Amino acid sequence: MGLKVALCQIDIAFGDPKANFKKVEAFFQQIEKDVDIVVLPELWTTGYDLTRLDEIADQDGQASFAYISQLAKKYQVHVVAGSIAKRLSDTDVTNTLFVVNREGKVVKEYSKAHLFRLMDEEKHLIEGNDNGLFELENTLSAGVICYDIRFPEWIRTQMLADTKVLYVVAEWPKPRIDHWRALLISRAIENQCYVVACNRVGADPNNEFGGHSIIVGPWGEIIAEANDEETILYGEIEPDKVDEVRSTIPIFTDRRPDIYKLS
Ligand SMILES: O=C(O)CCC(=O)C(=O)O
Repeated sequence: MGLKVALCQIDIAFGDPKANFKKVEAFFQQIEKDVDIVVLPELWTTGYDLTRLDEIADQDGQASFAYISQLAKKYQVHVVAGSIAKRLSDTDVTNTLFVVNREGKVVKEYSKAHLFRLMDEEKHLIEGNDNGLFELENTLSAGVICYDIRFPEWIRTQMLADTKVLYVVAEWPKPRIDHWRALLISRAIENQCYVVACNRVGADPNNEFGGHSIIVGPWGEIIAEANDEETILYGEIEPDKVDEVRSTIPIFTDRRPDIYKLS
């Protein structure tokens, strides 16, 4: 059975959660009726306004979780709800992806494991230490955030569990959009999995973001790709195809982890 995904490639108002909540609801209203899973980009409530996290980070994710939960129920979709700045304590904030099912229940949280120094993340955020595995519609999936895709060992670790889909949420800058595409296609080919990757568009005071949200199949084929404007990108994923590709070229059987170390 196929799953229809809808990626909301939005512009994000800098440091303005209220405006961004409104924008996301407007996108939900336009989503085609037969969609199973909606995907949002990284830090979609605040953007990269990291110096104002004291004011705008979401305490325990409460406001964002409640908001997406009611949208998931209203529109009867699962939501890979991008990531938010989640306040854990006076000092600690994480960049946290969360997943909400059709019943409105938060079924997964994953905090970005690799913080991106080029955008000062390590000065304002703390990193997560847990994997991004979750199950939706009987399909084992993993969620990671932006810079995480430059760490193939982190993705492979999660794919070893017979994981079929990799969701990536991002605010990936335009000047390196060729890296974004190449890394995502590589992660799909080397792990023989679907890659469903949602980026933002527009600009903030420091960066221009490149869009090109993309859905890649387990053979490395591009199923759908956006340009650099706001849009909803649709595509169909067929988890059974992953098994077909994995049995044609059985890389998970042929791996030699016993020699993957320098003595
Ligand atoms: O790795 C890159 O070039 C971009 C990463 C990034 O923008 C992020 O993690 O927010």
